[in-house]
Amino acid sequence: MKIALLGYGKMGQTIERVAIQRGHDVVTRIGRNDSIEDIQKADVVIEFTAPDSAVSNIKFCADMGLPIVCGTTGWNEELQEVTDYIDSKKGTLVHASNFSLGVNIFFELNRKLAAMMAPYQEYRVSMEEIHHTEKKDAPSGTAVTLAQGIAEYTDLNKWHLGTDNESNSLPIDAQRVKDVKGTHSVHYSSVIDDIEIKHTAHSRDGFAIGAVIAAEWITKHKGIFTMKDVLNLS
Ligand SMILES: NC(=O)C1=CN([C@@H]2O[C@H](COP(=O)(O)OP(=O)(O)OC[C@H]3O[C@@H](n4cnc5c(N)ncnc54)[C@H](OP(=O)(O)O)[C@@H]3O)[C@@H](O)[C@H]2O)C=CC1
Ligand SMILES: O=C(O)C1=N[C@H](C(=O)O)C[C@H](O)C1
Repeated sequence: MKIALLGYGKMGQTIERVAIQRGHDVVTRIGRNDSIEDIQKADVVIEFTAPDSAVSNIKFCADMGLPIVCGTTGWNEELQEVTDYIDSKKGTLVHASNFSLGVNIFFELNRKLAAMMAPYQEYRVSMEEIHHTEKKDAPSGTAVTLAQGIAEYTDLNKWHLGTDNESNSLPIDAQRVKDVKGTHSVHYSSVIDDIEIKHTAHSRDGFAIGAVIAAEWITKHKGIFTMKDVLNLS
């Protein structure tokens, strides 16, 4: 498969290594100052850039008729606009706040735990995410997806940054610490005890392997998907 890397930073470079290991050709690597036109050499585009670039990049790929895997976070508010655009172009997109198998299992665990905890009002739920200091968005996209999972089973229909409790809002403590690849934990706390689930990424390889698997999968599908569809998780 011929892959175009849109964004050649920490993730783009990790994806290149993984893609080559899986027998693919990386035909172009596009940075912020490079011409995007070069993506037309590819069968599929993998986009990991920055929150302010993702939407226009996705639209450009849809205009070119190229399937795109997008891992960039921080553009949730534009998801509906992007969905409408891709639909109108009959385009193909896989987007996910986190492409690792471990986190996608963690997403399911989080939803199941939220369902189990829902009747027990004595527990307060909160979240913590820790990432490297270069990260541009807060909270992380993964934390937002976890918050959406909890919102399905509770009246916590929004989130806020910090540790203070606010009504109908989930506190997310976003910490930035040098070199941390991505740690997420969900805590349920009562006077009697605490319950915690946690995922710790040891490297970026899990995100990159997931993105390449999504690129392989997307060439055989048409429409808009998330990693849950790719992994066929229930
Ligand atoms: N979904 C997932 O599984 C994961 C998602 N991410 C997300 O992916 C994104 C990228 O992460 P990461 O690789 O660590 O970040 P980096 O900053 O290391 O790399 C991003 C690269 O994209 C470049 N870039 C920015 N805008 C454009 C553009 N318009 N066209 C081409 N290149 C551009 C940047 O250039 P410059 O430096 O010049 O700005 C930079 O080199 C983030 O949003 C992050 O949250 C990260 C890991 C996993
Ligand atoms: O910026 C990162 O590094 C990461 N971003 C994603 C997010 O915002 O959730 C995924 C992962 O945690 C690493």
